[in-house]
Amino acid sequence: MFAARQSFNLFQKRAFSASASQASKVAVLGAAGGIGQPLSLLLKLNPRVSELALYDIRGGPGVAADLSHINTNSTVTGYQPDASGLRDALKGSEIVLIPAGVPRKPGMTRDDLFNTNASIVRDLAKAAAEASPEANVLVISNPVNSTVPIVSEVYKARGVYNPKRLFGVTTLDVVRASRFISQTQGTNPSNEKVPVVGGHSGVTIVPLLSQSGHPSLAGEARDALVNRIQFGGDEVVKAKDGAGSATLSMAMAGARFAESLLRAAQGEKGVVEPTFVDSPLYKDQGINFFASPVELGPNGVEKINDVGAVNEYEQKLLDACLVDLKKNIQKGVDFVKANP
Ligand SMILES: NC(=O)C1=CN([C@@H]2O[C@H](COP(=O)(O)OP(=O)(O)OC[C@H]3O[C@@H](n4cnc5c(N)ncnc54)[C@H](O)[C@@H]3O)[C@@H](O)[C@H]2O)C=CC1
Ligand SMILES: O=C([O-])CC(=O)C(=O)O
Repeated sequence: MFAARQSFNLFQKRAFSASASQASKVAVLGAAGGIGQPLSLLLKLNPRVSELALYDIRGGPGVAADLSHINTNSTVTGYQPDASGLRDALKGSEIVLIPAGVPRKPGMTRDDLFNTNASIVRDLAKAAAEASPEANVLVISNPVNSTVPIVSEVYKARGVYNPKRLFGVTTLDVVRASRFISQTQGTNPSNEKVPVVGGHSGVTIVPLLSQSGHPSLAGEARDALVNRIQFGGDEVVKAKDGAGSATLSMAMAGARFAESLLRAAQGEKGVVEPTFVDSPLYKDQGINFFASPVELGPNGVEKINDVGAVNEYEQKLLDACLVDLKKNIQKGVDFVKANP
């Protein structure tokens, strides 16, 4: 009896210390939006999240009240732009996801969102640099190729930049690639892995089909698939006809990335996600950020994988990508210099 009680106590202790060491606060900035709401729902369903902080310039408390009735263990709190709302949402966060900002309408490029979203992301980054400088920052707001450098410049100016903790979320590109290739091949998408590197807009999105399970894809079939992956976002923008861009698939992709970071933070090895990070791969060409498969760890970025072997066709795609990417990155850097 005594022995049984002792081992029960030990079990309780272990269970407590396991959950205590895994307490993870996650903040969503822009939580009441098209992406923010389903993303927050998926995070509420994730047992690795212990505290969910939902901030938006409007509607945060309503979304939080709604989600807080779901019978999972995490607490959910909504914050608004009052005296300390943003700071309180950020304080103590392990992960900060930023889907705040305007989405595209038909006929627009992601770069057309720059004028509105650059200052939104800059201001949220300022608040995060102050309140949660050590958090992993996951930037969803477009144009990602420019908004990620904006966050890095804001952090640098405050002396708190840690390149291992800043991520542009490009997960949706590989999610699409795996689905689209499975549709052409009649296969199960969960078995299809297609690396996508570069950035997150148009020709900066570079799918590497030669490294997929279908390396011999060629000709028109290959061109059509590559084009669909590069411009998949446009399909949704067109179908939504003025009501925005991808929200539900993006929420799934963002939740997957956050889950991967939490798994890696909690000690799982070999967690790899594609993401747009401060990267050495093309620095010699003046390109400081690049998306490639990145191994995640307790400190954020653990190891940046290079693009691997590419064929001639893919090299041409990469060359075109680098031209645009360089301009997009510089635009973000220049914006913060001119508008600190
Ligand atoms: N990285 C990616 O793969 C993807 C990125 N996106 C981008 O995500 C962004 C958001 O898209 P949606 O959710 O569809 O837009 P949305 O308009 O539905 O939601 C945006 C939310 O941000 C809020 N917001 C605006 N300014 C804010 C601020 N200063 N602080 C906090 N919240 C603020 C708004 O109140 C709104 O609730 C867009 O820039 C879109 O282009 C969209 C899909 C995929
Ligand atoms: O297309 C857009 O504007 C939104 C986005 O980034 C995507 O769906 O990949």
